[in-house]
Amino acid sequence: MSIHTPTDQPPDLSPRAGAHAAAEAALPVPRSLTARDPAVSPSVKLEARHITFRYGEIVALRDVSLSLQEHRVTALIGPSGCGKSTLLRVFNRMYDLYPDQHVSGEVLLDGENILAPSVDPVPLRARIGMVFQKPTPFPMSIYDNVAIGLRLNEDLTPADCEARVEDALRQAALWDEVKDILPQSGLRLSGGQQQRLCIARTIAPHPEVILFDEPCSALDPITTAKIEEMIEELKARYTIAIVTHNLQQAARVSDVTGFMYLGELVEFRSTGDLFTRPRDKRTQDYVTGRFG
Ligand SMILES: Nc1ncnc2c1ncn2[C@@H]1O[C@H](COP(=O)(O)OP(=O)(O)OP(=O)(O)O)[C@@H](O)[C@H]1O
Repeated sequence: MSIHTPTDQPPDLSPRAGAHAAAEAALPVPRSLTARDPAVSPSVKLEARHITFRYGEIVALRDVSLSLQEHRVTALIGPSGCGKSTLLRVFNRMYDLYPDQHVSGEVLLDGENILAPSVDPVPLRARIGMVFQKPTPFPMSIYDNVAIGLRLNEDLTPADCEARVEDALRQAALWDEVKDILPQSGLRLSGGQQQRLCIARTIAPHPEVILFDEPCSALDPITTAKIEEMIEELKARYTIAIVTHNLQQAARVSDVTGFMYLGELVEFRSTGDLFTRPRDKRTQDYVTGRFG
């Protein structure tokens, strides 16, 4: 199978993209953005090549190749069990924690194969952050929930740490709701606030890629809308992949969509084209609600 790159996607020169660039100009520029103008030249940030993945004897991914573009949101859709979450887990080497899980192929992050045994997965997971389906706040204060990753990976002064925590909570659209209760336990927040807290925790170490695994499936429509709006804002700074069962959500938030079926990547194209002009019958059946 060839590497899927959504070359049929026109460059995003819309007013929306311009607004992102303007919004970004008001924010501190993270290291990864200094070389390119994201509104003009999206480029490949992460490239999966011929990924096959096994849980023991079960083959969950078969020869999957695709690329994530910088400052674009890539959605992965497909029926339950088709391998969407597994692919995200490969991208930040979550499988490393389990002895019977095996991968072959390569994942290139800025050209470097991050599946190589020589790559330390701990700093890698700060570069490729993951937000899970269920909010997973730690039993500690709101402040510490965000600061914990910074303390593990960086040697910051207390003032710098405070600034980073505030910046992360602002990006996660949570600052105004928690700024006066930072010492309070994160477990006392509502489900939607907990999910935004987990997003802030993921953002704080300045990742380059953020993986969202069904981030809204446990949330009400208003909180879901907040998180979708946030993802739209975050893409000015990060490369984003999102797994979702909600086809409307994929259509709303993503620029590129991959349809997966039985461990294979069937189709990978600009979101507009995949939903309105699917090439494969299975994609067409899925996006028109005939199965899944
Ligand atoms: N820990 C595991 N041990 C064994 N098999 C697993 C494990 N996790 C997932 N699988 C299997 O791997 C395949 C892919 O699962 P995965 O969770 O990636 O699919 P998915 O598309 O994300 O599904 P869903 O939409 O239901 O979350 C499925 O057949 C699943 O049963």
